[in-house]
Amino acid sequence: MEAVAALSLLCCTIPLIILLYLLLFKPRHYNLPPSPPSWPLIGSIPAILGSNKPLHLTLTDLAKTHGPLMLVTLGTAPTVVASTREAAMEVLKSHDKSLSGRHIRMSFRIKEMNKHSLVWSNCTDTWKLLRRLARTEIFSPKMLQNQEPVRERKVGELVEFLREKEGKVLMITEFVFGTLLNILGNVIFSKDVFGYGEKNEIGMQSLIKELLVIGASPNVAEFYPVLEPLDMQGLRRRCADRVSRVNKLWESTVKERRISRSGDPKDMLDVLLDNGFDDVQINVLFLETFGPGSETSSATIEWAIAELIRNPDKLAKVRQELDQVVGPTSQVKESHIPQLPYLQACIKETMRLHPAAPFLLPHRAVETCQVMGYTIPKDYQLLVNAYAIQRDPKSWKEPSKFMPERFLESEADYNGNYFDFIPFGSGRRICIGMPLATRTIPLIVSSLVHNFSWSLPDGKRPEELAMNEMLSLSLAIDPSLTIIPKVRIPHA
Ligand code: HEM
Repeated sequence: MEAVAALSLLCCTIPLIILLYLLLFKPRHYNLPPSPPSWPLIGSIPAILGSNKPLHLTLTDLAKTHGPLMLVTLGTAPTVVASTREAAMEVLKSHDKSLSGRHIRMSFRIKEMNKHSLVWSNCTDTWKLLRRLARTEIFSPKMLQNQEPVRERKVGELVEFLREKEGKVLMITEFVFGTLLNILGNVIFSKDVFGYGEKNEIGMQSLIKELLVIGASPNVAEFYPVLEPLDMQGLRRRCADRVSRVNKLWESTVKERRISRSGDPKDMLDVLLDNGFDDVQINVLFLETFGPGSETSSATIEWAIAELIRNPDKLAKVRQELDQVVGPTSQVKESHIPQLPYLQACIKETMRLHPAAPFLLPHRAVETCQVMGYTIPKDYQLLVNAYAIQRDPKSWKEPSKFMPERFLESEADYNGNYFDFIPFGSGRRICIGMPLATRTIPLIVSSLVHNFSWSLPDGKRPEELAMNEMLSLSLAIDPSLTIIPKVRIPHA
């Protein structure tokens, strides 16, 4: 009798527990995307850590089982991952308006960023104004053309510096990063911010790097938002300190320009002053140009050089093209780039295989919406896995091979219209710096290839170069590329 009573109690209790669970934890009308096993409080973290691979590879693997739209809960923070071109198109085009919000990263939640960030804000009126200014003034074709000689000069300085280092083992990205900071410094306020060798006196490079490292460090509050006010790892505190130190570096430049401003705008500072931005807004925007503009471009250039060293036949083709178009003893200019289709194909192929932002930047649902038959509730975070999409065998033949030729035969471009190739994103949040990056990166890569031949330290052969990936703020080669330059062409 007791056994029968226990069984009936069990039969009544189990449905009750299930019902309660569904009522409390699973919104009935929400058909959420499929998910790897997920536990209360830790979510899918075991499935992610268990793979022992960088996050972009783990999520690419998980999508093979769970599909193009997948829900992964990191701690208590739900994130939807789009992993095919169709899913990317739904997120970035069909539902662009609903899914283009942002959460400001926990480490960056300091007073001025909360209020004035462009990168981490929703699509507010100020954001729209800034995007318009970026398109029509700061990175307009006219402004970029006016600044062309400065960029060429900055790349020339890099070449001159490397000439002096002939035969030495160099971590190339260090100097490329500095060159990019100088190019950005000139776009922003017409000044250099980096000196080669011992002359790196103003300290901008190390502060920007530190801020990038803070941004890339996993913050436990991202997984457990209730912990945010505690700032347990001190990341927000460190961020506030570095931001106030870096702001001091350009304080006097902004002050002087406010007083002396006249004539047509010649850089970003002029444009911002003409449009009534105050010093706090200007500080945030400067930072959000130096940060995303330097790291992404420098990682792409490093990957491009590594791929060309590993593929000497492709490197020879780039050199041949440069010798024909630029001439064997002249320097590359930006105006040569449109006549260098093979070089451009190499850059695109690098961005396909090694997208600097493999998940773009995290988006946020500003309202609940239906995507591919699933519900994405308001405030869920979204990642678009550009890495998986750009290596999808359905779109790309031999996807893990470096084959620039594929871009010679195809129309595919990074302008956001080809959803199997989205290194800069697409839709309303597409990268604002794309017009600058697509001039600067080919100029630097071609100048390095044209002026120098490269060898690897310790007599390593090209095919022995490891192409391991490390995901921090951008997708970087691990360890950093070290190479030995040998001068190819004499002083121009
Ligand atoms: C290889 C170079 C670069 C790559 C691969 C890249 C990629 C990206 C990606 C994927 C996004 C996010 C798109 C999204 O959320 O859907 C983005 C946003 C952004 N990028 Fe870039 N970027 C590069 C260079 C630059 C440069 C040179 C600048 C500035 C000078 C810049 C400034 C920004 C800004 C401000 C945003 C935020 C836009 C917004 O949220 O509205 N980027 N970039």
